This record gives sequence, structure tokens and C-alpha cells, in this order.
Amino acid sequence: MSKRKNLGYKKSKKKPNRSEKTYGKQNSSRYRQSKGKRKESNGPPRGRKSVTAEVTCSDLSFEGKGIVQWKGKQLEVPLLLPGEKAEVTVFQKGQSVNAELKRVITPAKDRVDPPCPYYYECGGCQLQHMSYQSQLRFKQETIDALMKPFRKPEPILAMDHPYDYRNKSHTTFGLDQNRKVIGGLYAQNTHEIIPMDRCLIHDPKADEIVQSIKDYMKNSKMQPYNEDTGQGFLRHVLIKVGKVTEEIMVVLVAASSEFKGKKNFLKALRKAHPEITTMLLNVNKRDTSVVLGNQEHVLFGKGTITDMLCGLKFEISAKSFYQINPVQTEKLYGKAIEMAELTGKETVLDAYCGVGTIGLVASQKAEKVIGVEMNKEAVRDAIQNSKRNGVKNARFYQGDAGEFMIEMAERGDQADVVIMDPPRSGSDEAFLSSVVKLKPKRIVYVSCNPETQVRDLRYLVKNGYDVEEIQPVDMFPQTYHVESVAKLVLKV
Ligand SMILES: C[S@@+](CC[C@H](N)C(=O)[O-])C[C@H]1O[C@@H](n2cnc3c(N)ncnc32)[C@H](O)[C@@H]1O
Repeated sequence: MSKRKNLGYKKSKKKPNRSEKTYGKQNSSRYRQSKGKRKESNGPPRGRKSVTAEVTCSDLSFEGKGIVQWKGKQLEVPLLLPGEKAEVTVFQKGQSVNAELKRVITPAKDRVDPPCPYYYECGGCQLQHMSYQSQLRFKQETIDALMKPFRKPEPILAMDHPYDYRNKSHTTFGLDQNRKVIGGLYAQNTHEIIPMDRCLIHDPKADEIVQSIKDYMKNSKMQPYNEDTGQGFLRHVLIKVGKVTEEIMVVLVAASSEFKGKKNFLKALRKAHPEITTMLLNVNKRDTSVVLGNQEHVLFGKGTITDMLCGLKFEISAKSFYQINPVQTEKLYGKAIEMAELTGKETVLDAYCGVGTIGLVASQKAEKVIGVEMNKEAVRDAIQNSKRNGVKNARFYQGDAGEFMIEMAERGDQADVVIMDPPRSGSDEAFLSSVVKLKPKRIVYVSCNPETQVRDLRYLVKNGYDVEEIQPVDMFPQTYHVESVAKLVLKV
């Protein structure tokens, strides 16, 4: 701990190290994709007064930011750890006060040098400056505090190797000031591309493929798209990797369906990466931060990949949701199925079912599974997945889970167990009020956002359920996000 020289903040007047260079406003390596659309820069906001202050961090916020007091105000300082004394720059404009870390005076023993050279610029990870053990402790404390009204959560399920886990990556392309092709991630809340060769939480193979695409573009007429001028072709590259099957899908997201030089590009990329099993062209002409457009053309292969989870094979298309950390997903699903206490006689509702993963795993131990999901591609994949796995007792429906539940409740349908896995925004009253009408014996609530999960648990507890178990899972190491699965039982 004492040797924390290159922490990424200015210690002295000596030349800043690599991390320091990218810290604060010195983001010279970034390329602003669209000046007009820039929302926020990492540097001092223009027109704001700034002062330097010495502060001591007392705690961490849910997002892993250091909490400090300054002139009677509570501020959240990214990258600061509890117990640390530090110099921060405080920016003030009207009532709004923000702070940035300038220099750590007394580093905490949990502080480590972030292994990623882009960490201070990128924002995709928020906890790389903490040892993995302290990340886990932080997540445990977060979930313990949130779940206090219900019960004490179990110890978090950690990852043995908390890197390289993402089976899905997307890279944005652009040109730098010297008109050199660059590809990387957007800096948080901006349209500024941080050129990068490797993201430590991506699957390494995905980054190698992106590198080959960059190299190809440097020597060809294929141009990245420019949001300001509307010129150019390639906007993003989305890659999905089947971690078990090793199948790889590459999706080129382009501004036009006219793919000049397609033959040469495909030939070169397939030669360099014979492991790519399918490739698609997705056309996104919209002026939007949503990556994928509506038009999709398969360039070769079947247009989907398959992967294995919990012994079953799943088909995944470009647009469907599939858990991004398969190692931890097996632990999560294992726990969810255990909480469902299936005996083979139950009707299970898999709500927000995605490509049917949880429901199909549950179908092996239940009489019947009904899945509902909004995304039509995911439902199509779920139906394919049940066929592919020879599952005869599962049905999947497309629609809003809330509306589906209202109809189920009105028809007087039965469900013994409801497994629900809504998006970050959580569920809604339409869904929850119908669930309580159906009175399933058990509800298993899987969530990637414990804050909305708490809100929904409160509703269920008020309406006849007890929280019997809560299991946090570290699905997203290096970030502040934490997954949680809760078991609720109907009060007798
Ligand atoms: C967190 S994912 C879970 C998917 C799946 N259970 C899994 O583990 O892969 C949430 C899913 O809910 C779907 N979704 C979002 N809003 C929905 C709604 N109102 N009704 C039904 N499905 C919805 C999304 O398309 C997504 O597939």
C-alpha cells in the first residue's frame, strides 16, 4: 500500500505517469465523435468556479464514489476510498456542486493500481482502484444496507477470475485529428471515443477481432461514420461470443446498407479470424445513441450463435438479451432454481424471460413453464431454444409482462412459482398487482438493480409475501453493479 506512486492523480510537478495523463481534463487522446452532442466532459465544466479543498472520505455511495463533507454539503467524489484524506477540485455553479479527485494524501490499504491503462478516462468500470476483495466487501455492504428492511443477505458469490468475462462487446469507430481510424469506447456520458486496443473485462478474442477490423480500415477505403457530417460507413462493431461453444457473431453497425468493398472485407476478416461463425450488417441511419438499427442483413453464417448454460444450448441473436457473464450466470440460475423448490408438479411463470434461459432450465424440474418477454427476436430465440433442447413443457409469448399477468389474473390462471427478471428499471404495478392476485407459493426475483428490487420487494411484502432468502452475485466485477436474487414465499 505504501508504494502507491502512480495512482492517477497529480502528486508533484514531475511529468505525470500514463494514468495521470488521462485523469481530469487532460484527455488529449479522446476523439469527440460529435461536438454538437457532447453532454459532459470529464474536465472542469466550463463557466464554473473551481476551488481546491482538502477532504476526508467517510463512506462510499451506491455507485462506489467517495462521500465527503465540504462546507456543510455532502459531495460524491469518484475514485476516492473511505478513510482517505485527499485534495479535490470542487466546481460550483449556482446550487450545483461537483468534485473531482486531484491528489490522494493518505491512500487506503484497499487501494490498488488499476490494471487498465484507460481506467481514469473510460468510466465503464468504476472500481478498478479497489482490490477485488474490497470490491466484494463494498457490494456486500451495499446490498446488506439496501435489504435491511427484509433480512440479511447471504455472502456474495464472487468470481475466481474477475476479468475477460463479458461475452458481448461493442466498439465505436471514428477518425482522430490526424484522420487515423480509431475504435474504442465512449467516455462516460459523452460522445468522445477513447481509442483502445484492449478492455480488460471484454472477451480477449472479441478485442482481437476489433483490432483486425481497425487494421483493415487503415488500409482500405472503408471509413468510420462521422455524426457531424453524416459521411462514412461504420458506426460500431458488436461482438457476441459463445464462451462454451466458442461460436462468434460479429455485427457491423453501419450508416448505410450499401456496403462497398464487402467481398474484400469479408474475405480478409474471415481469413484472419476463421473462428467467426456468423456476421451481420445492421443498418442504423438514425441520429441516436442506440447502437442497433432495425435493418439487419446476414453476411454469412446463420445470423445467430449458440451457447451452453446449465447444460442447455441457447440460440442468441444480435438484439436479444443474454446474460453477459456466463460463469456467474450459472451460479445465479443455480440459486434461482434452488429457491424455486421445484418438484416436477409446478406451473412456473418465467417473466421477462429473454431467450428463455431460466425458464428452460426450470422446465427440467417443473410440470409446465410459461415465458413472457417483450422483445420479439428474443421470443423467437426462446421458442427455437426449447425445440433445440427437446423441451416439450415450455411455451413462450411475446408481450408486456404486466399486461400478460393482468390477462392471466383475469382468466383465473394458476402459477405455483413466478420467476421474474426485469430490466434495471424493475417491474411495475400492473405486473406486481396481478402477481399478488395469482398468489404463487413462491416468487424468485432476479435483479441487476437492487434499488428497484427493494422497491418491488416492499410492494410484495405489503401484499402477502415474506422475503426468505437474498443472494447477491458478482456478475459485473470492476463495476459497482451487483446482481441479486431474492426468494419470497406466500404467507400462510
Ligand atoms: C434482465 S433481462 C432478463 C432476461 C432473462 N431472464 C435472462 O436471464 O437472460 C430483462 C428482459 O426483460 C425484457 N423486458 C423489458 N421490459 C419488459 C416488459 N415490460 N415486459 C416483458 N419483457 C420485458 C427485456 O427485453 C429483457 O429480455
